[in-house]
Amino acid sequence: MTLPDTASHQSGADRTFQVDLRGLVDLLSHHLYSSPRVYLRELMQNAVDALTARHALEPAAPAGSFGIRLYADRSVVRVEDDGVGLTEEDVHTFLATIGRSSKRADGIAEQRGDFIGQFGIGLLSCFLVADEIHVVSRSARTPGAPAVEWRGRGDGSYTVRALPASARPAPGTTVTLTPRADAGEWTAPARVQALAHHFGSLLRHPVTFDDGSGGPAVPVNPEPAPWARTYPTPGARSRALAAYGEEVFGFTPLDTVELNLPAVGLRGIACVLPEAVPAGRRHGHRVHVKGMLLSEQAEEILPDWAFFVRCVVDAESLRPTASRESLYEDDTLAAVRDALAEQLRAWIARAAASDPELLHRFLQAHHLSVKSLAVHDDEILRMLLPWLPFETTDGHCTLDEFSRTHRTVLVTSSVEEFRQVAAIASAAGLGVVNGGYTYDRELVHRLPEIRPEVSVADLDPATLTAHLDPVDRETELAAAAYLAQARDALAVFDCDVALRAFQPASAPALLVDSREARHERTRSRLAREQEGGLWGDILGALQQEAPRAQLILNQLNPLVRTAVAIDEPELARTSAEALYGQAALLSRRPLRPAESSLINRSFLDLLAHALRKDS
Ligand SMILES: Nc1ncnc2c1ncn2[C@@H]1O[C@H](COP(=O)(O)OP(=O)(O)OP(=O)(O)O)[C@@H](O)[C@H]1O
Repeated sequence: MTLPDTASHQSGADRTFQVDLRGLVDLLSHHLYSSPRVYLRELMQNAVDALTARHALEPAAPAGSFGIRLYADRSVVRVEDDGVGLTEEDVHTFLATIGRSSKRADGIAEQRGDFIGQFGIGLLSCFLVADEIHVVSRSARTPGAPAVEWRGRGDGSYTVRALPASARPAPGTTVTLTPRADAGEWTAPARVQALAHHFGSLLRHPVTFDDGSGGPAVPVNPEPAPWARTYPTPGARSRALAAYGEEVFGFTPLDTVELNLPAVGLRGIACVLPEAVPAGRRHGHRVHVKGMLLSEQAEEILPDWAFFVRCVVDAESLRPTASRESLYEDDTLAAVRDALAEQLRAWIARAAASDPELLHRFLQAHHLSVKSLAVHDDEILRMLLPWLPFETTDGHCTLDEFSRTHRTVLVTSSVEEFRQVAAIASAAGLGVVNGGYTYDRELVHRLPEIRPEVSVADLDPATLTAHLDPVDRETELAAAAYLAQARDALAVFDCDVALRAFQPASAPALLVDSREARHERTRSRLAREQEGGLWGDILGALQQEAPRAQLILNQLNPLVRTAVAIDEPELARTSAEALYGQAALLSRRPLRPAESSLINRSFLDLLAHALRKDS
């Protein structure tokens, strides 16, 4: 037995972390990944990296000369490659050293970008489905070296032994797993085949699968990526890309946008969603690196605003994180994100400039999200604002259509103001947009930035009343008594009554009552009620001139003409109340309790009057 080295006990001496191997293996295999199925992805990815290294070693070898063979019967899962292989020394250094990877070893740092793996832990994911990993390998770098066998176990122990060269005549590596009883779900032949297709359908090396039933092995990736194929016509190409998007995402894309960034060897498609997505919901994109599917939930390759697409891309040099569930946020990723965003913008610009039908369908599905985007993104605003739909006095139409007939665009600040004035404003030839929905008013006000010939103004009640024709003095005088009675009846609502002539003649009355005016009246009523108290003082100090609601009676309307001539005071009062109630109902704003009871009362009074007259 050796005595402890006293020097190492001196204070300040360097020591090394101790590692609980079982705990570390458990952590890296069981807790890093979201599903056990990733074991196959990690094995296939190691095989791809080994093929990349072999091609670097033998650059003259034609593409496709080295491949990957998968095998799964009920008792084993095997992944075999014709890659660069390992010597016994490599096995100790890389395979059996957690956290060490040949893919970032000295001397090949400049090749780092060539490989998918880099962390030196991926192989441990095999412990998700098996207790032992069995590897047989032969090095292509050192052809004279014997084949080597390695067995690694979940408790962190391993054995290595050299095998005769005949045990594996050609270079490459075979990894064999004997699945645990509880891992059947992930290792059954059909499942392995499906996973191989899922992860490897875009791989550029030949990959086959054999289920041990004696039949021929089937190709996993028989065709190149859909964007890498050639098609007889552009139409056939876009149909094939759309069909691929549908197969991958399960929806028929509204359109497919081809993505191409030669600088990082990235190609792929963005599928435009056919339906609106709830604001704030982000979609994951499918990211392949060197053909290998690494992540289905990568959000980082597109900016937040690109909520309307889902992408599949295959890149040469994006760096995944250790779990592969997301991408490493570096300068390359930032540049890729900007460049892809540019390509989506170009698609929008193209649709806006030359494909109105596509643009229309796109905006029909996504106009709400596009509006929220345009508020903050000047370029989107510039491209799309004229094409966004709004509710207007000409019906639902785009600002482009609307501003062709209305050089001055008026916009209300609430839905209810729009309801109040729409019919009258349009009869007066005014063009009004409903600015009551989120973002709409703000967006309409920015129209002159793009269409300088158009002016935009808020439509306040004063603007509208200025467009209503006053009646002549004689008519005004004849109606004076009725108007006084009406004002008296409606005083409880702080409502003034006026007589004007306006179209459409079928509208008996217009209630001009902005939300601000109502708030102001509520505030002054509270101030009066609280007079003398603390709140009364505060509310009183805020007092502005309380804007009054205005009931504007239409002198062109036959009913109003009859009403102003009524000489029965009770009936005059009831008719004024009924006109107010009807105008309030038309505005579709919530009624106050006093208004509901007024409508009720006036209706019953009028009914009683009518019945009395008939009897
Ligand atoms: N099929 C293979 N052929 C040759 N070498 C392999 C093979 N599989 C694994 N290795 C060697 O074992 C090392 C460790 O593999 P492991 O999958 O744990 O990590 P990695 O691929 O380097 O990185 P990552 O953790 O990012 O996947 C690799 O760096 C490589 O040197």
